[in-house]
Amino acid sequence: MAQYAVQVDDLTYKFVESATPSVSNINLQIPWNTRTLLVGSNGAGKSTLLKLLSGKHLCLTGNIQVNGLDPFSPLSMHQDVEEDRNVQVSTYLGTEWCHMDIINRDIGVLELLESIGLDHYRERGEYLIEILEINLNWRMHRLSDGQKRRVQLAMGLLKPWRVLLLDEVTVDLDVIARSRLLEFLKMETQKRKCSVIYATHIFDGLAEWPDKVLHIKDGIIVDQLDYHNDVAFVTPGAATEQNGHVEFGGTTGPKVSISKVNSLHPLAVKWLKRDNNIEQ
Ligand SMILES: Nc1ncnc2c1ncn2[C@@H]1O[C@H](COP(=O)(O)OP(=O)(O)OP(=O)(O)O)[C@@H](O)[C@H]1O
Repeated sequence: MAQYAVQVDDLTYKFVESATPSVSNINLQIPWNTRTLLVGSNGAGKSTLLKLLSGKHLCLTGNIQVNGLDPFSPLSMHQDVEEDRNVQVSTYLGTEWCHMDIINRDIGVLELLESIGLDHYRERGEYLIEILEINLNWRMHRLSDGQKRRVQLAMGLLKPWRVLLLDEVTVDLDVIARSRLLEFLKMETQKRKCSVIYATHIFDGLAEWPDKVLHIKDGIIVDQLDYHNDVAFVTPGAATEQNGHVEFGGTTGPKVSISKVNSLHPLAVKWLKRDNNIEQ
C-alpha cells in the first residue's frame, strides 16, 4: 500500500523543442486525504507538472509515484488493482479533456452518462447530477458552455479516483456550481482514501479549502505552505482590508497570515507580483 498519494523525487522535465526545462528539481510528498492547490503565473509549469503526474509525458529525470506506481506504467493507467477495482489510480481533467468531441454532439445527457457507467456508479452519479444541477433530458448540442462543462465534470468524476489532477476546468462554472464542486471534492478527500491536486487562477472560495499550497515559478516550487503549520487566519481590521490582506511572516511563527476572507486571491497576487518584480 502506497504511503503517499504522490511522491516526486528530483523531477526535471524538458520538452524536446525547448531550450530550458519546464519543471526543475521538483520534490513532493502529497499525503492521502489532502487537497493541494498549485499557484503560478501563465507558463509557470503547472500543467506540465500535472501531466507528468498523470503519465501524459514520460519522466526521464527523477522519479514519480502516484498511488505507489509510475504513472507511465500500464498498471497505473487503469483501476487500483491492489485495493479496489472500482477506483481509478488517477484521473486527469485538463485543457485537452475539455475539448472532447462528444460534448458538442446531438446526444442526450442520460445516454451519455449511461454510456460511461452511470448504472454501475449510480449513487455517486446521482449525487453529481444533483450538485451540478444537471437535467438528464438535456441534449448536449443545445447547451451553454457552462452546462456542457457541468455534464463533462459529472462524466470525469463519475468513477472514483485515488488521485485527481485538476487543471483549471472550472472557468465556465457559475459560482454556485463551482462552490458545490469544491465542497464535493473536499468531502471526497475526507471520506475515502484519495487526494486532489488543483491548478487554478480563480481563488474565490479557496482560502480554507486546501491543506497545502504550492507556488511554482519558472518550473520551480518556490513556496510550499502546509496549512496546519504555515498559515494563520486573522480577522480583518481596517476598512482597507475588506478585499483581503496578506502578510509574510519571519523565521518563526506562521509563514503567512491571511485575513479571514473567502479567497486566496490576495496571496496569489502577492506571489505573482513578486515573481514578476512588480512593486507590492
Ligand atoms: N508542448 C510543449 N512544447 C514545448 N514547450 C511547452 C509545451 N507545453 C508547455 N511548454 C512550455 O513549458 C512551460 C510551462 O508551461 P505550462 O503549460 O506547464 O504552464 P502553466 O503554469 O500551466 O501555464 P498556464 O497558467 O498558462 O496554463 C512554458 O514555458 C511553456 O511554453
